[in-house]
Amino acid sequence: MSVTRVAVTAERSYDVLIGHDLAGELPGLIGAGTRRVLVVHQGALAGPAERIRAALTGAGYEVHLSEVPDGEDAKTATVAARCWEQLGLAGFTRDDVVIGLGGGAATDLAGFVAATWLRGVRVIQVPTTLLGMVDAAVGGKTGINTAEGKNLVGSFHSPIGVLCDLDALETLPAADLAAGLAEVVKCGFIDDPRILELVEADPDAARDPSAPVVRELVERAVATKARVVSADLREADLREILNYGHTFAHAIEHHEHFRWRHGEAVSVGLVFAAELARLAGHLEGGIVDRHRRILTSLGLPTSYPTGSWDDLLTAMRRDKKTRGATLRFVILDGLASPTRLEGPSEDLLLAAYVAVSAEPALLVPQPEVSARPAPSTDEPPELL
Ligand SMILES: NC(=O)c1ccc[n+]([C@@H]2O[C@H](COP(=O)([O-])OP(=O)(O)OC[C@H]3O[C@@H](n4cnc5c(N)ncnc54)[C@H](O)[C@@H]3O)[C@@H](O)[C@H]2O)c1
Ligand SMILES: O=C(O)C(=O)C[C@@H](O)[C@H](O)[C@H](O)COP(=O)(O)O
Ligand SMILES: [Zn+2]
Repeated sequence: MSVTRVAVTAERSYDVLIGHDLAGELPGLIGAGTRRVLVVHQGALAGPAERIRAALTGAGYEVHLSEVPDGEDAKTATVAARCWEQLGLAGFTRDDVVIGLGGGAATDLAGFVAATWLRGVRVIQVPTTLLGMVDAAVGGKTGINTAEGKNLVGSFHSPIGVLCDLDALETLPAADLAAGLAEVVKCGFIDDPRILELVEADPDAARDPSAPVVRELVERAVATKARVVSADLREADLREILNYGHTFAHAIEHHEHFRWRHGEAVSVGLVFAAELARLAGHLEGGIVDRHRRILTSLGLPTSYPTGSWDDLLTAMRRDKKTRGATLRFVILDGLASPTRLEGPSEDLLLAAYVAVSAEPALLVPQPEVSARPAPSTDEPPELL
């Protein structure tokens, strides 16, 4: 089947490949001058990691594997230091390459390790979750968390290539696929309303990895991300739109000690941002309702339990878009018309919080949130 190539131009130019059976692309991307490769992967991807090791060893490379903890547990200074130690012991030089294989947590960590080793070695991202394909592996934002919050340490370090093998989605738990759709829907609201129409036409198909619409959704979301990061890699201005919904989302993730999936928190964060825009007089109620309708149709949460406001507000103040004491939010003036709301009053923020709050017993629907399972025990994906 055909491969779609989406070009990104940042501190270097690279392609995001979307298709099937993309393993054959790896040696060409790595190149002949490289001796060593480190594959940073999650436990669920142990099989594909071994297959990459076998293929690249056969092609003459010295391949090391680094299995990292699942989810946000990988995005720590301790795990990054473990990877640096492995690189040091194996003698990785600036000609050598890191591969990030797995969901966004693995590719964020792998990118950060590559960005910091010897002040920067090349990284190839091989995302295996929907969220990784449409967002985390593209665009060069890398990072880890600290006790104070999400992604507080990191750097911009673009990959030299991104391989989105759609076969990987076949083994992804349904809740993780849905979480990725939250970022796809985000792209629909900030840039490409056709995404919203596709989801509305058949939400069940959007949640079925074998449905053709999933490929179109991936291609459209990657196109949005590629366009934005090509124009503004370092988030001087335009790139902030990719952070739509994330100020509140990151506060939820921190408050929940990272037991919520990122995409689930983004889903609530999108509704919070939409309510904030409505309350500030920027957005009509119909578009706010559309946020709730679409996200709910995908099985994503749109409300959050009451009673945590002080903690959430403290966490939101640490958002990277904050300037001095001024909180800044990406909001919409209309469909595909993002703007910024600077320094909203605490009363306005509280009103938006109330609009997305619900007593725990009334939460509708809260599918599997805060019940993040242990790594999948399904057969590992047959990709690669
Ligand atoms: N750098 C960026 O621009 C950016 C963008 C969006 C999100 N992120 C980050 O991405 C992370 C979330 O990524 P995520 O949603 O992919 O979560 P994740 O990396 O935690 O992966 C979700 C789960 O899926 C498993 N998994 C991965 N691929 C699988 C497969 N093919 N089959 C079966 N199981 C598989 C993982 O082991 C994990 O349990 C967050 O840390 C978020 O901050 C970064
Ligand atoms: O690529 C970006 O820019 C984004 O903001 C994409 C977000 O979906 C992603 O979650 C990102 O990691 C958030 O970055 P942060 O700078 O708010 O930590
Ligand atoms: Zn995100």
